[in-house]
Amino acid sequence: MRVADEDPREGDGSFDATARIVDAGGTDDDGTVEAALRPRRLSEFPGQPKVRDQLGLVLEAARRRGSPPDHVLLSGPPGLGKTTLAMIVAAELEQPIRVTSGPAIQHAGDLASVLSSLVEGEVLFLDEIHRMSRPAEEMLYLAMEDFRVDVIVGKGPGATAIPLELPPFTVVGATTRAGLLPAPLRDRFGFTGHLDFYEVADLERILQRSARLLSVPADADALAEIALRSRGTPRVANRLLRRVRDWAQVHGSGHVDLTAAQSALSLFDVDEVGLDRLDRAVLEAMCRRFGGGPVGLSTLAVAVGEETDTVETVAEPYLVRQGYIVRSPRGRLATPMAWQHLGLTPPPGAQPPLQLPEASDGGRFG
Ligand SMILES: Nc1ncnc2c1ncn2[C@@H]1O[C@H](COP(=O)(O)OP(=O)(O)OP(=O)(O)O)[C@@H](O)[C@H]1O
Repeated sequence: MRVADEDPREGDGSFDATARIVDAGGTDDDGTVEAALRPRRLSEFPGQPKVRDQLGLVLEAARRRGSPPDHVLLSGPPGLGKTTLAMIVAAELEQPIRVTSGPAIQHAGDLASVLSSLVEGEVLFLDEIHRMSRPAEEMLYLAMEDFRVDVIVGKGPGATAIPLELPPFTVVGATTRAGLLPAPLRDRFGFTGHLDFYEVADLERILQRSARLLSVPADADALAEIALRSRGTPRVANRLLRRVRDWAQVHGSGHVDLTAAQSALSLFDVDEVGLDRLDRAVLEAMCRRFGGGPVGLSTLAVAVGEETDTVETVAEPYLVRQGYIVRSPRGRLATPMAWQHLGLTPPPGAQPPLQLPEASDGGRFG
């Protein structure tokens, strides 16, 4: 697929948020396709009605005042549209966007050079903002509040801080772990939007649009099946659509129908309720190896051979949301639903404790 713009995370960091898809055929590199499938305006963004309405209001008010809006923090599990919304913020404000991420900013100097080159009104997108170094965080919240950074010149006792005024700009921070952000940084964001898993109907709309952009002929019941089995996540839905399209091209006429959807999803280990290999591995480990829990996160991660962070930010939020596991201060517990899904009988007395308030940033319980 050829697009007028590339995913900024793969380029030099600058990006024209108003650019459009120019050609929906051709190559099929996942990153490029993902970028091309992003909605470009708030009005094209299905799902997340609350965040969309709130953000729409904040942006419209700023536009009418003719000044940059408050800084925006977007949190939620991967693939739900945080980057997409950051691009939309810039497009709605008709401002350029600069893209960087927490892991890329390890020194305050890295941040100072980004900040000092911002132009007035620019949007600075900081992905994985919870992974920035502490000195950079401190510099950031001064910059967010006072539009100023102190550039340190020299070393040791002779070092001096030279204040550098910055033009007003808007930070859009994205995080899968809002709980890890220090309070002073969190407090600098005037608007926080928490993205939740999507309703199936919204995923269907997303898939209909994606099929159209990819020129994939598809039946409504096939798209509904993919939507149902996409873990409430647009990125997963779009990826599954591409695998179903592959199946239809190799085994059929290229037309995506229900048979193609069901066959491809089963080939790629997506079960009838949409759980994937990692989800099932987590449930299997909890029920078969740890008797349903409680089990600590790191023990669970070792048991399934994954990074703790992957289990915590990718698998767990959806399993908790769907009611397969619950978190407790003593660890994770499998619910009767998990046992049932695996075709196992829960041990007597395996009643889940009361569900604690959801912490999909995953930061609260070890
Ligand atoms: N509301 C939406 N409508 C249509 N497509 C969407 C929507 N949200 C996300 N997508 C699609 O899903 C893909 C992933 O979205 P995005 O990169 O914005 O997620 P993210 O939350 O930033 O993920 P990560 O935390 O991994 O960076 C996008 O490329 C886009 O194609």
